[in-house]
Amino acid sequence: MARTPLLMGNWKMYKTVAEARAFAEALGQQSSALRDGVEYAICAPFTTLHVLRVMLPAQVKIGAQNVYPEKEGAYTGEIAPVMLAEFGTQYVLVGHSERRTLFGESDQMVNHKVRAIIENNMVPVLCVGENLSQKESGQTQAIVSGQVVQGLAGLSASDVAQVVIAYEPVWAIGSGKTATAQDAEVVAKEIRNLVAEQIDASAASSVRILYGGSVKPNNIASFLQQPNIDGALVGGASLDASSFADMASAIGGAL
Ligand SMILES: O=C(CO)COP(=O)(O)O
Repeated sequence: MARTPLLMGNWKMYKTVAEARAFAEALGQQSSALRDGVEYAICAPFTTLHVLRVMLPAQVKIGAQNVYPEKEGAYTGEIAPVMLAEFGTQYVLVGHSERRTLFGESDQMVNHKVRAIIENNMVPVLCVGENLSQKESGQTQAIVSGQVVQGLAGLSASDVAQVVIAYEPVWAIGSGKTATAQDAEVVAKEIRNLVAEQIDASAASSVRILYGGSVKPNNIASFLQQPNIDGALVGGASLDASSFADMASAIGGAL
């Protein structure tokens, strides 16, 4: 089944409102790079979501990088799913390796977040991936499978069909090292097979799988050309509007 390609930026803890506005203006001037039939999104700091929603080209959706899985309550410092949904947020990153390692986000918490995001009609982007020592000891498949199965636990097949899964090998994030497109494809295919076996075949053919980890304008096409990779989750190279537009063009050229 045809899956819509997705180019997603993850700005992490970068950009003030003024910088986000400048990005949106610059991308607006290069919006001819954005094609029909491809989805674009930027997962940005909460404080910049408003200016991005107002100023980004209409094809580029906004996403958040975190959420707390309760309706409301005494959770100082947290943001509820309904607050993000009301705001026009379409995607929410969950389980990014930086949150798992720096903030102790467990698979159980990741699963709570995934379910809360879906209940509020947004799309969770479930991030999974092995670290270097796990890769070197041959545990990639076991680690990734465990994160996928636990992250999606309790979801219906139709919910799983809407989810985006981002395979981001931890050793490739911000390091300038990428998995080869072929290696990333092997893992993406394993994820799709796992969803088919454990959840549902039709959900497996619908779920979108992104690659992330040092994706740049000059390597993005090689990932998008893989049959089981439906897009990219990009950190550093998504911070510059020209680079974002160059990646959009490269995806257009690879389709
Ligand atoms: O963590 C990432 C996206 O979520 C990847 O970051 P880089 O593209 O900077 O390696």
